[in-house]
Amino acid sequence: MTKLPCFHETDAYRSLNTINSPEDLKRFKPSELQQIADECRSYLIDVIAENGGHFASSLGVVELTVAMHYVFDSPKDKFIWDVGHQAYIHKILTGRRDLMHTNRRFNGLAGFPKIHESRHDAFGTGHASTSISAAAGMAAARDLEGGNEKIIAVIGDGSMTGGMAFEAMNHLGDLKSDVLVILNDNQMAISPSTGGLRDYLINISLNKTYNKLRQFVWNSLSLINNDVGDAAKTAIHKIEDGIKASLTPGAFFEALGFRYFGPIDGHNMDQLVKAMKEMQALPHPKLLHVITKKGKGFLPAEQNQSAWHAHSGGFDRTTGESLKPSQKKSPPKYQEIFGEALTEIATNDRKIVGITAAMPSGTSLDIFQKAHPRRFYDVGIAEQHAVSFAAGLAAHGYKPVCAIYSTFLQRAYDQLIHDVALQNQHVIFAIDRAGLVGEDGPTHHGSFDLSYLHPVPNMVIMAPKDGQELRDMLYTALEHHHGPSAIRYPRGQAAAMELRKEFKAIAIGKGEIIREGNDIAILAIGSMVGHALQAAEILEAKGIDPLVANMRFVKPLDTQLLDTIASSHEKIVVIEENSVIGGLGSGIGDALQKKGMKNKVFKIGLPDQFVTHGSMNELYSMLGLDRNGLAETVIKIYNGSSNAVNDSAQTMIRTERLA
Ligand SMILES: Cc1ncc(C[n+]2csc(CCOP(=O)(O)OP(=O)(O)O)c2C)c(N)n1
Ligand SMILES: CC(=O)[C@@H](O)[C@H](O)COP(=O)(O)O
Ligand SMILES: [Mg+2]
Repeated sequence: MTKLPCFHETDAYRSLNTINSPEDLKRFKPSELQQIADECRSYLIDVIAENGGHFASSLGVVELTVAMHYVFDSPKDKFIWDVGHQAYIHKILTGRRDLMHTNRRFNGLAGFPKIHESRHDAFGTGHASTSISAAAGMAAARDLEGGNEKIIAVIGDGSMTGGMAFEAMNHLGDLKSDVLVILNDNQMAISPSTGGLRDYLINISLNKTYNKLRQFVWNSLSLINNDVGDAAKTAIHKIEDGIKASLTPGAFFEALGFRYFGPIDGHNMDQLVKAMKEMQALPHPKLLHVITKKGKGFLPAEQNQSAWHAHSGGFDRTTGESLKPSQKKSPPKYQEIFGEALTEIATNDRKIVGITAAMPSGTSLDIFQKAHPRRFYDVGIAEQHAVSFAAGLAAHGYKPVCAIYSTFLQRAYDQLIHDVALQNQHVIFAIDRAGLVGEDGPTHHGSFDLSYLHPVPNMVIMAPKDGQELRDMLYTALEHHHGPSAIRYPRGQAAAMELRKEFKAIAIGKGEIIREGNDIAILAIGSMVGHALQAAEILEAKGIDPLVANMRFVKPLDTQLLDTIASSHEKIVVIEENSVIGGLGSGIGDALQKKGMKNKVFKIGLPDQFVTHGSMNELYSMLGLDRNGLAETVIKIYNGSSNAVNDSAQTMIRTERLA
């Protein structure tokens, strides 16, 4: 990656511009740290105002990050940032300041910590609730090796709602290893936090009696580290334990085997540095509860934390007002079409409920929430629970719709199989962000859902080619099918079209030919149907006459349509925005083989590699999934000049482009 000159070499960053590593930061006096934090915050605002990216969460951890890098010793000490969307200040302080304007761009910095990007990124993240498990693993390895590095996981209150966080704390209680968990409590996930944990943490912060006693114990503990003898230490610990046992709201964490400290003000540098120094000396699992404000220091973000969770950039750094020319009305997003269709269908069917795992706005399930609040559930960042919860509702006669991003549904695979499919429950999976997602990159691309759903018995798997089909598929899944089904659709806008008000059922397992042609057959699904049609125009101009089919279903596969096409077209090209392994192409190959058909099947899709981040256009073009790339590949196949006689060779074509 080319290092570009700093585009913020102004006097406003006179301290920050001298910091190219945590060692540089350590040269400052404690009294100067707030100045550094202020510069970091200002720099972050500049970067996001220009380039966009995750925003409010990093603003909230500016002081915390500066204090961590001041007290601890990265990269020897390991920082694990849960989700990692709040790690921008960490990147700024660890030698990547001048590259921040490339953040999330093709060939630029990744939007999340990335193990191969910097030795300061101890662990890659993107999905929530993994940090404490990773910290526990690192601590176990360190203990086996007899090392002494410190391991610190920073986890938000939203990510703390994920079951994995509790599994890890429970285990750490057993391991008794030296791990510091910093719980960054801002009472927000992307939307306001939900659930009992939220109330519990609020109660801790509000408990004045506890706070007074805590101060007493805190002072006593400071004494311990200084000049009191062992007997006094034990006595004070006993007093502290006694008080905590009867009064401490943090008793929940203590019961899991953690020492609980806090809550402290996460914007007070002195308190943070003091607390972290004290934590450094404690050799067991401990949790430091830090209260912060999401969006801190940028008023529009403080006032509308959800909206400023992430921003596409192009706003005034003081007012937050958009500097982009106002756009003419754009076509609706798939998400909005989904949210509205579900709301409409549910108006006439009181058995329909909507479930999200902390993504009400991203999935547009908030449209349903407004219309049917009693039938809306935000379960927190808990996809596994969301799916089994849906199975429970279905077992009781309800029709739950789980709206979950493809990448996040990966972690609920067993629940989908064991609780839903095995029992043939009528649960609908609205699989959002299926296919590439652009700037979030490999942690968030929905590359695998067709492959991981395909082998699951009882599942109906479909993907709409446009907004109308999404509406009709949702209606079909809810009102004309009894059993589990999945509808996968991409991030962003659907093609502009007038949407029919009334719903029409689609025959389960039926595709359609949308362009007749004699020379070669292109079988596409979902987002790739439009691309295939565009490629067909190019092919036609070059004298090749392709048939294009919209397969609609991966399962059940339209074998009748396939037979018809296979009997008249020797070469069949399958295009899907999913891994080339295990999806529609595999299904078609298997079906033809089963019938003893000798057609040549060419699979085009996502390569057997993790796809990097960048704009959708850049990624499509890199992978040959845009109209030109597809046309080029089909021409090679048609002419027989491609080696692509099977999927692995086809994958090689993609691989060459990636390198
Ligand atoms: C498994 C998983 N589900 C959902 C998300 C989407 N997501 C990203 S950040 C976020 C909210 C995180 O809240 P919190 O940990 O409190 O951090 P904050 O944004 O408040 O700083 C969510 C739901 C995710 N990254 N991973
Ligand atoms: C960090 C995270 O997981 C989310 O903030 C994600 O980036 C949202 O993606 P969308 O913008 O596609 O909703
Ligand atoms: Mg939070």
